[in-house]
Amino acid sequence: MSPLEPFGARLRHAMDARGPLCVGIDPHDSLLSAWGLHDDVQGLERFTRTVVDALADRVAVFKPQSAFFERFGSRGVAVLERAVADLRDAGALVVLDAKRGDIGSTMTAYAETFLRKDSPLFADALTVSPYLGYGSLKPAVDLARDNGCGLFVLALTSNPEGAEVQRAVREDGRTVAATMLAHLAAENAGEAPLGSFGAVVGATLGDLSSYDLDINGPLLAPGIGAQGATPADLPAVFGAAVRNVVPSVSRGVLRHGPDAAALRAAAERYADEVRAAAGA
Ligand SMILES: O=c1ccn([C@@H]2O[C@H](COP(=O)(O)O)[C@@H](O)[C@H]2O)c(=O)[nH]1
Repeated sequence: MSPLEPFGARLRHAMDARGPLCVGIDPHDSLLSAWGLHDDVQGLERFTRTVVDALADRVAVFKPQSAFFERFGSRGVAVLERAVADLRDAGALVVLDAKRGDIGSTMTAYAETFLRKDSPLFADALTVSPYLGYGSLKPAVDLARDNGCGLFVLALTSNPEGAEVQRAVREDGRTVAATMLAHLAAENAGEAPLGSFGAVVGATLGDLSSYDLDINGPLLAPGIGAQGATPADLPAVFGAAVRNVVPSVSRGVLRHGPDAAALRAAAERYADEVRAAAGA
């Protein structure tokens, strides 16, 4: 297998070609029901196939939420494997939202699951939790670097509960989140056009000017749509770092299915709003 270009470079090209929007694939039971599907593996399979067929050739990044596939056991994971492969075959990048994080030795196994090229769940990037200590992620950082993959590290999550941990102030006066951002800036130092080690920073969080978001890496911004943020909020939340933001929408797009044209129109509306916000 030929080596992949680094994830950051592939992401920048994809954002330039298709726009920065990331569509999340979150097959909630309520969405399956709203689409007239059963809450079973057949419903999951139909839902996922519809999203892939409608959007894979036009959206830059997809973020399947692993939890909604894992809840159906091995057959659900098989649906996820197929979706990841089909999305990548269609030229989209896949960020697998599995939020893994563990002691280093176990982290090696997680990294091999998602970032080793011959793994059935090989993805372009993986979401990871640094809350066992940033250093515990080293096996994933190393494998990602070797294989042209990326990581998105939870820094400032979109949910209100995250602040209790992420905004806690350390002995050196920095918040935990600021420390994670600094680690990522160090990983990405000197990379061009964009580093491969990104942060998850919620679009719901309002003014973040007290944080240095200039990590020379991508900022995955969930929280748009169902959680209340809009693309118009992005410049105020991210400031100059908005150029590196990958705005992520799941239910906000998916609720328009199962009609493929309606899914495409919803994704296009979000893409237009992101473009308008960037130009504002
Ligand atoms: O801080 C975070 C990190 C991850 N997520 C995930 O993104 C989607 C959001 O779905 P919506 O339907 O667009 O609300 C979901 O998979 C979350 O697990 C997040 O929301 N916030």
